[in-house]
Amino acid sequence: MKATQKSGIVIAAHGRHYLADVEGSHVQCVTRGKKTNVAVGDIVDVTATSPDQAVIDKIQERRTLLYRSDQYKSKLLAANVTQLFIVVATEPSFSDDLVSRATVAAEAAGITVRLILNKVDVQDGLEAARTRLKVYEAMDYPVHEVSAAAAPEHAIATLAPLLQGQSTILIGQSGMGKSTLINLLVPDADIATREISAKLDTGKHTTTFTRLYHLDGGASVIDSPGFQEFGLYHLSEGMLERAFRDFQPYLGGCKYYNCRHLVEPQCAILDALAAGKIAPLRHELYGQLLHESAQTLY
Ligand SMILES: Nc1nc2c(ncn2[C@@H]2O[C@H](COP(=O)(O)OP(=O)(O)OP(=O)(O)O)[C@@H](O)[C@H]2O)c(=O)[nH]1
Ligand SMILES: [Zn+2]
Repeated sequence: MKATQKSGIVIAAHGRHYLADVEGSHVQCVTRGKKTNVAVGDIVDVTATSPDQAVIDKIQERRTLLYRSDQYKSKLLAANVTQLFIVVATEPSFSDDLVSRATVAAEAAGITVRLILNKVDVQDGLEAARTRLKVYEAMDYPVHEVSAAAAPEHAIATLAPLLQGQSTILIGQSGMGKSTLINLLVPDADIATREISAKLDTGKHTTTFTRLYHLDGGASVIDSPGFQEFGLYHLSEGMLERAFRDFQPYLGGCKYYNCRHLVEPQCAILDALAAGKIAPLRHELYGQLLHESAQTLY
């Protein structure tokens, strides 16, 4: 790093505008040229252009990178996170497709997954949600039940210890209660968000950007906007089969070394599916993702 440079951590991203925490002050940052490959959580080397503005010169090597992608481009969700909390709720009903895709993205990135079942105070839908989550529990993804609105102390007692020493990103569909949870886990999250929003000049769209909050003791929490799609076009076939945790015990057991686990004879994955050891919805998703990975245009 040059003498005129400092390093910081990117705490918010909105389009090509970034906010970095540089030695405790919040600095507006832009990239050089048209680069948009910066993610919240990135450690960056910056050169100041004014007391509260800087240019990002370099992104330091990432420990992890979580992203989604469509046919045309990838969207970085967060860098250097160690843990993903997937927030679901008893109501409205959550999408298994999104939850499963998030687990696959996290596995491919080497990130730990926990599922948070919120609104367990709502009796209607509770048993149905628990039943649906058994698929993930069977793969050893922990499920933590909370009620952010009805039992906030219990929710904090359950989740705060899990955040210690970690950099955690929360994702969830709209309406699952992710904002309510963030406000419990991050004191003054609202104030921080307003300040970040003003500095990033996001206008009224205060919830449409990803932001990072520091917690006491060095932990951090990243809040990302809700989304309806979780494309994984960037995962190659080889990465895909390994990112399905439920496939792992059977990999290498197929007759053909290049088995795609779709229609091949003597396929260990299809055998496990037939034996009920792999859930049908997971194998269907795998087939869909294989299809997506063949469609990338970049
Ligand atoms: N019954 C019940 N309602 C809750 C609970 N947690 C949140 N809610 C309600 O669920 C609704 C959605 O909560 P939010 O925190 O705004 O949800 P979100 O996931 O951030 O949704 P978006 O802001 O749309 O992304 C609100 O009306 C909350 O009051 C809970 O534990 N129990
Ligand atoms: Zn196979």
